Amino acid sequence: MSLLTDRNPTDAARHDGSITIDDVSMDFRTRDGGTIHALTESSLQIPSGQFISVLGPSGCGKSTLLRIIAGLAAPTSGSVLIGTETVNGPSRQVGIAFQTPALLQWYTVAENIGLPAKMGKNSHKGAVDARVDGLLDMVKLSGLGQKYPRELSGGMRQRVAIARCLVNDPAVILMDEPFGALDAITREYMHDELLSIWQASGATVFFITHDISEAVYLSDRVIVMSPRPGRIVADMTIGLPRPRGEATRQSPEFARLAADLRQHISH
Ligand SMILES: Nc1ncnc2c1ncn2[C@@H]1O[C@H](COP(=O)(O)OP(=O)(O)OP(=O)(O)O)[C@@H](O)[C@H]1O
Repeated sequence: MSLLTDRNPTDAARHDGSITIDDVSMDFRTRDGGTIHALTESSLQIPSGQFISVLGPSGCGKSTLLRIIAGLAAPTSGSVLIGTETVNGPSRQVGIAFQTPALLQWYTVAENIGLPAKMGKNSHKGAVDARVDGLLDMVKLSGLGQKYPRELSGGMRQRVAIARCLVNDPAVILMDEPFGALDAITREYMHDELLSIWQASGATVFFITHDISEAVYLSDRVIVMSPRPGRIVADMTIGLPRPRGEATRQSPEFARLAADLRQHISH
């Protein structure tokens, strides 16, 4: 029985991870009464199970878009659907990982991973514990469940955060520069970890990064946003074969795709 495919077949609709972003704009009021146009008229259709990355200059509204998909912020206009359901608040179908793992220091690794599941109404402690064990295995931290976050390296902490965002078996995984704080070697290792987790889960991944190579290596598709107010200025399919590995990074096609994307990014 696969950990991440152990789904109730009657819950098929719950697990439709397609994302429809329909004409979304977002304005923020500033303290001096002004307005910041963070996002403008953005539309995007993301099929279930796709790995999509978002590139764009600082402040162009990437995190704002992620927070709207997560149901953590309501757009000024437009709407977002996950599957056929309009997003109007946080949902267990969505897992989120941020650049800083934001783990609770006084909880063990296992308690941190299980937390989102235990906050659910129908959580069963035994089932959550079994799932946490499976996730520890998946992110290669078996045996470390009783450690505290301060006892782990940065890469290990980020793996705990990834395991935590998977605990509810989400149909959609939102990641906001999750590897931005890691050194280059750990980062490459985490890329391969994430790809195998994604492939096992079947989830849709929406991944924000500033790193063009990271976007090309991981994704099926990369979109580029304009400087603020953010809108989508490029939408590129990454047809590089999978599984990806060192040969992918060395291939001429990889270099060509990265160069194409670079041309679309303005600073
Ligand atoms: N809650 C808020 N109140 C006011 N302004 C905000 C708020 N959240 C974001 N902004 C502004 O909206 C714009 C877009 O911010 P956002 O964080 O989405 O950009 P980003 O592309 O994720 O940036 P970065 O790449 O630097 O993380 C920025 O100008 C930011 O200052």
